Amino acid sequence: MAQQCYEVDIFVLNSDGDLTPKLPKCVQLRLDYDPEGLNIKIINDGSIYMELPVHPSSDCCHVSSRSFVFNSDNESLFMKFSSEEDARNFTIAVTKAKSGKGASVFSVRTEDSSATQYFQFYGYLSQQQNMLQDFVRTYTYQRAILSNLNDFKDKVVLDVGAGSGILSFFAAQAGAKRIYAVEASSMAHYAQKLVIANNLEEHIKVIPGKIEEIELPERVDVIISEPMGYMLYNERMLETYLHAKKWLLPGGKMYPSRGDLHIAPFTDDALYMEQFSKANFWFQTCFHGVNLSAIQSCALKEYFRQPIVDTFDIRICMSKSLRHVVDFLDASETDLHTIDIPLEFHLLETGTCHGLAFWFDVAFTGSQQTVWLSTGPTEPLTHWYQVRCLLERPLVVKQGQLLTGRVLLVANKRQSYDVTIELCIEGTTQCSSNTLDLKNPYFRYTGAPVQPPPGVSNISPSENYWNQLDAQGARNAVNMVNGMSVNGLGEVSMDTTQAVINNNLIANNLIALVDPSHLTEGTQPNIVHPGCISSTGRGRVVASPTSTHTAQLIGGAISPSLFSSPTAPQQPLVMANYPVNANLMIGDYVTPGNNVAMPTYRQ
Ligand SMILES: C[S@@+](CC[C@H](N)C(=O)[O-])C[C@H]1O[C@@H](n2cnc3c(N)ncnc32)[C@H](O)[C@@H]1O
Repeated sequence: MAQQCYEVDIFVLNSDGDLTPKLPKCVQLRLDYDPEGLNIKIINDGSIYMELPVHPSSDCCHVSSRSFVFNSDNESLFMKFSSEEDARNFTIAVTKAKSGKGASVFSVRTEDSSATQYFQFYGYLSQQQNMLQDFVRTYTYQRAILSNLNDFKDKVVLDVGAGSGILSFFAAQAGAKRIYAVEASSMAHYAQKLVIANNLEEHIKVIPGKIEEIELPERVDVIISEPMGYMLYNERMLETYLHAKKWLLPGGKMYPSRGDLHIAPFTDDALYMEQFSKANFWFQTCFHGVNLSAIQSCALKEYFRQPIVDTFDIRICMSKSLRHVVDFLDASETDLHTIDIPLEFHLLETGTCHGLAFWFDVAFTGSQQTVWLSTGPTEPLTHWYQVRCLLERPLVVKQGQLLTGRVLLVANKRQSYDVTIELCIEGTTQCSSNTLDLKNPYFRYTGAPVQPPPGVSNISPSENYWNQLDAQGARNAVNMVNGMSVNGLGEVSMDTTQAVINNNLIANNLIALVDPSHLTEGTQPNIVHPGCISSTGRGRVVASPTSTHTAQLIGGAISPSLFSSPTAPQQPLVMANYPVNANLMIGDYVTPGNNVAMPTYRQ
C-alpha cells in the first residue's frame, strides 16, 4: 500500500514562541489515506503515539523550508524534518488533502456527511462479511471470472471498490498478471493484510482511495466491480464504475458488462393496508388527550415515500416485466444522473395495481462464456432482495388494458435517487403517481417464506398436498432388491449415494448439495454446494448459480435425482465441511458455517 513516512523531531510551540521537545527523540510521521482526507500518524517505537486527521478545516502550515506547524485541539506541534525534500513532500500531501476536496467528480456529486457515513459502513468487516456470505453473489462472480480465463490470464485488472479484495483474489486465481485493488474505505488496510497473508503482493496492489481521485501507473485490460445497490442504482456506485473506464485500454472488458433493471406493475393489498394502517396512528383525535389528526396526511406521505425492500411471489405481478438495459461499456457516468424510463404494460389480469416492482440482473459477457447474476423474484434470494414502490392511490385495472407511464430516477447528493413513478390506464382519465426516496427504504424482509397471492389455486390445494406426500413416501421407501436400491415407485438406482442421501440428508432436513464422492455408507458427507431456496418457497435448490443443475425440493430436502442426473457436477468444488445434523430451516440462506444475517445497508 502506498504510504509516505518521514523522520521528524517534534516540539510543542508555546504562546511565547518557545519550543519544548514533545518526545525525547526523532520519531516517524506516517501519512495514511483517510476517506475524509488524510491521517498523520506519529509513530514512536513502532506504535502509534498520536493521530492528526487532516481535512479542509485543519489548522496547519509550513513555517520554514524544513518545518511544519500543526495546531491540534490544545497544542501547537512543531515538526522538524530531517531534509528539505521531506518537508516539501509532506507539505504537498497535506495541502492537497486540505484543498483537494471539491475537486473530484465524486466529491462534487456527494455530500460530505453521506460519503462519511457510506465509507464508515463499508469499513466494517461485518458488512463486508455480509456481502461475502451472499453465496449467490460471491459464487456467481467467481464463476464468471473463472469461466473466462482468456479474459484474465496475464492481464492487468482494475478492481473498483475492492472491499476485502475478494474479486481481486478471483482475478488472481484466473491468472491475472497485475491487479489494482482500489478501495476508498478503511477496509483497504484489511485487504492489504489478506494480500500479504495469501502471498499475492506481487500480483495484487491495494490502492487506498477513491477511483475518482487515485492515479494508476498504467491502463488496464479488464475492470471488475460489484457496484450494484438496491434497485441497481442506489449508492450511485455505478457512476464510479463507469468513471473507472478512463483507465480501460481500447477493447478492454467490463465485469459485469451490462445491467438490466426489471419493472412490473404489482398487486398486494396486504402491503398497501400495512402502510396505510401505520399512518393511521396519526388519525387519533385523543392520544393521551392530544389530537394528532392534523398530520395524518403528512405521515401517509412519509410512509409512501419509502420503497419497500423484501421479496414476493412473482404471481403478484400483473404483467410481464419491462427491461431497462445499461451497457456498461457504452454508458457514461453522466447518463446515470437522470434516468427516464417510459413504461407500457399489457395487463394480464384484472385487479388493483398498487405500484411498481423492481429487480435487476447483471451479465458478465466474457469471451468464453456469459454468466448472469439475477436478483429476480423467481431466483434464489440475494441481499439485494426486490424493491417495490407503492402508489398512494392505487389503480383498478382490467385484463387486456394498457398501462402506460414512466419511472424517473433523479440522482441526489446523498448517493441515491429520487424515484418518481407515474402510471395511467390508456383510454381513461385514471392516473396515479408518487415520488419516493430510495435512500430511505423500508426494510420489510422477515425471513418468513413468501406466500403466493390468494386466489391462484385452480385445483384443491389440500388434495394436491396429500398426493405429493404419498408419492414422496413411496419414493423414500427404498429397499435392496438383488443388490439394487428400489423405491416404492419401482424406480431403480445403482447409485449408493442415493441411499445415503435418503438416510441422512432427508432425515436431517438439510438443504445443501453434497459431494457425491464423499458419500459412503456411514460417513458424514461434505456439503459442497450450499444452496439457497428460491423465493417461491418450495422451489428449487440451486447447485451452482451459474449452472443449470437444479433439484426439486421435496418435503424439505433435495431430491436425490440430482446425483443420478447426467448434468450433475462432475467435480464439485469443496466449499466447506458442514455438519450433517446442522439445524437449517427451509428458506434459510445457507453458507458455510453460518446462516447469514442479511445486511440492512446498501442504501
Ligand atoms: C458493494 S462493495 C463490494 C466490495 C467487494 N468488491 C466485494 O465484491 O465484496 C463496494 C465497495 O466499493 C467501495 N467504494 C464505493 N465507492 C468507491 C469509490 N468511489 N472509490 C473506491 N471505492 C469505492 C466501498 O467502500 C465498498 O467497499
